[in-house]
Amino acid sequence: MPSTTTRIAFIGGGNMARSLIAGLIADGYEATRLTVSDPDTAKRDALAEQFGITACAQTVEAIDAAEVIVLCVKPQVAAVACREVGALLSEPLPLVISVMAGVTEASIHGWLGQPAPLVRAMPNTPVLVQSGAIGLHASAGTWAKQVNLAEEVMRAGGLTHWVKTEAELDTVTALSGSGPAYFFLFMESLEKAAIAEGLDPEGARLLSIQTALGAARMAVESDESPQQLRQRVTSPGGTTERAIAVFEEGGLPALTLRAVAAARHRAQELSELIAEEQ
Ligand SMILES: NC(=O)C1=CN([C@@H]2O[C@H](COP(=O)(O)OP(=O)(O)OC[C@H]3O[C@@H](n4cnc5c(N)ncnc54)[C@H](OP(=O)(O)O)[C@@H]3O)[C@@H](O)[C@H]2O)C=CC1
Ligand SMILES: O=C(O)[C@@H]1CCC=N1
Repeated sequence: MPSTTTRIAFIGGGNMARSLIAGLIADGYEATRLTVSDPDTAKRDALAEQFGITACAQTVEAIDAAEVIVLCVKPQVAAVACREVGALLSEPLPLVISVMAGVTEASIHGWLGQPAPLVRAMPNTPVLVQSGAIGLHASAGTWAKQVNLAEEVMRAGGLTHWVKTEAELDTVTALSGSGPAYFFLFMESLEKAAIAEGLDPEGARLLSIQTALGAARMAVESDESPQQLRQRVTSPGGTTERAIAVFEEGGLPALTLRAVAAARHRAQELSELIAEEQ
């Protein structure tokens, strides 16, 4: 069982922090032990009202006595936020978890100016409903106890997978970090296609979303691979076969390779751009 009384501070109260906080609370973490800092009053008020957590305008208030600090700001403001946090840290140093895409452990440690135990995580927004996919990597010198703490905190949001090298996190970002958007795009496209073919808009939306859910649940619960499950839907000479042929002729597999490569490349590009700003 996780220690649901762990004091966790979030730096940045945007989309990702909100999703992670929701996952933690649904997992039984105590709202009174969670804090967030964000410059935006409306975001702070919404987080405090929705979750009953303490939302602060100043980082210093949010990280007071925190055992875990989760960096949830945009990569572009990483340096400012980390320097601010680093200046406030004292022994015993808390565990720092960064969810920032493409911001390296070396950059974070440099800005913090402290040898804090550090884990990089790449979650995705479905942590909001505890169905996230979360890649993790611990920086050198982070002890097993802190690695276990990071695992507990992030597992509240869904499935965790530790990668061996930090570079792999860029691929995780391109796969599962950005991935929900790819599936939402496909749902949107299916919905529009069904409307174009004459279905009522409500039915098109409901059936498209439920189909995505059903396919995902089968893929999770079945011993068969997605390819085998696909073949079970595809009756020889039937309707699915025609549609799959169109997707293949249109280059969907190759297009997917290009899209994931582009996202991975952007994560790497962000690392380089941001490291230069040090
Ligand atoms: N969204 C996603 O699906 C995923 C995002 N991530 C990563 O999570 C991080 C956050 O993304 P997301 O939540 O989408 O971004 P958001 O812009 O929604 O949230 C970031 C928040 O941080 C606030 N902020 C800016 N500077 C500071 C500061 N110095 N101290 C405290 N708060 C500050 C911003 O305020 P203001 O807007 O006023 O500047 C904003 O409210 C990014 O690094 C991203 O790479 C990782 C995985 C998935
Ligand atoms: O689009 C982004 O940069 C962030 C990281 C992964 C998902 N959202």
